[in-house]
Amino acid sequence: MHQPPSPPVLYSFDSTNELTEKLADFIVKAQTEAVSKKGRFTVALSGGSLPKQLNKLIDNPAVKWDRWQVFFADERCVPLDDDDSNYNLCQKELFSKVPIPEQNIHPIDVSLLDDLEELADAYEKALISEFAQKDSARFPVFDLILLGIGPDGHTCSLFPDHELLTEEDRWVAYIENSPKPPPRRITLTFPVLNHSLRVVFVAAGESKAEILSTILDNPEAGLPASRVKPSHPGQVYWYVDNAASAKVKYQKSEYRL
Ligand SMILES: O=C(O)[C@H](O)[C@@H](O)[C@H](O)[C@H](O)COP(=O)(O)O
Repeated sequence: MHQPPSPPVLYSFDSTNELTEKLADFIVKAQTEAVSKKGRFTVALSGGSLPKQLNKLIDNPAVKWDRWQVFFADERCVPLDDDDSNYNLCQKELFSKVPIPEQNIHPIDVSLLDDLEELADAYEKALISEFAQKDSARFPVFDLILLGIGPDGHTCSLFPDHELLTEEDRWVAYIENSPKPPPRRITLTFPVLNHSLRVVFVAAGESKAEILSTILDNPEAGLPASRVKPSHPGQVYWYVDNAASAKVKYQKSEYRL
């Protein structure tokens, strides 16, 4: 029977330290569940401050790095050693500090930087080879997608009023006119976000207060982050600090793992 998407669960913590601890507990729990069911854990990571917020996973003996398959929720189309590369950021903040096998990390194919359509297709093919033979779904079902929010309510590289908001078929799309530099990017699409098992948004600090209130209290405004509504049994979680949630009226949930 068709069930509507569940409302987002909002957890707000006193400090960013507590936020990152609880986020690590959540990720480990999701990983353990996924590995016991399927022997692998499929994750999509973002850039911004997100990779740093994963610091409590480092040196955590419960993390089975060899079972992780890591993709990028969005990526700037730049060389992998460029300061703008999300891969580069994740490499510095996380991958270089943990024993994750290199073949479990899936960066963009930089030999295709001149042709973003091909580059996005190649990334979609990488997803197909990870998901399609193993799961029979029309869209990949990520165990976990970790996202940030921009001050305009964008998430991944899905920007307000952009034509990509109505994409229905592709798994990976490209843009050449991102309103935030760098302009050339690829991104997972809404159908992918909305087929995942868990999406976690992470937001900290008072600079997020206004936009977080719009996203959660006024979803009819249709900001990209408000449109992330995974179909049943998927669930959106917000892991934020009290500074970020200061203006939010949406009901906070009592934290439980
Ligand atoms: O270029 C981008 O699109 C940004 O990097 C963006 O994706 C970032 O993740 C958010 O703006 C959240 O940023 P913070 O995590 O730094 O708050």
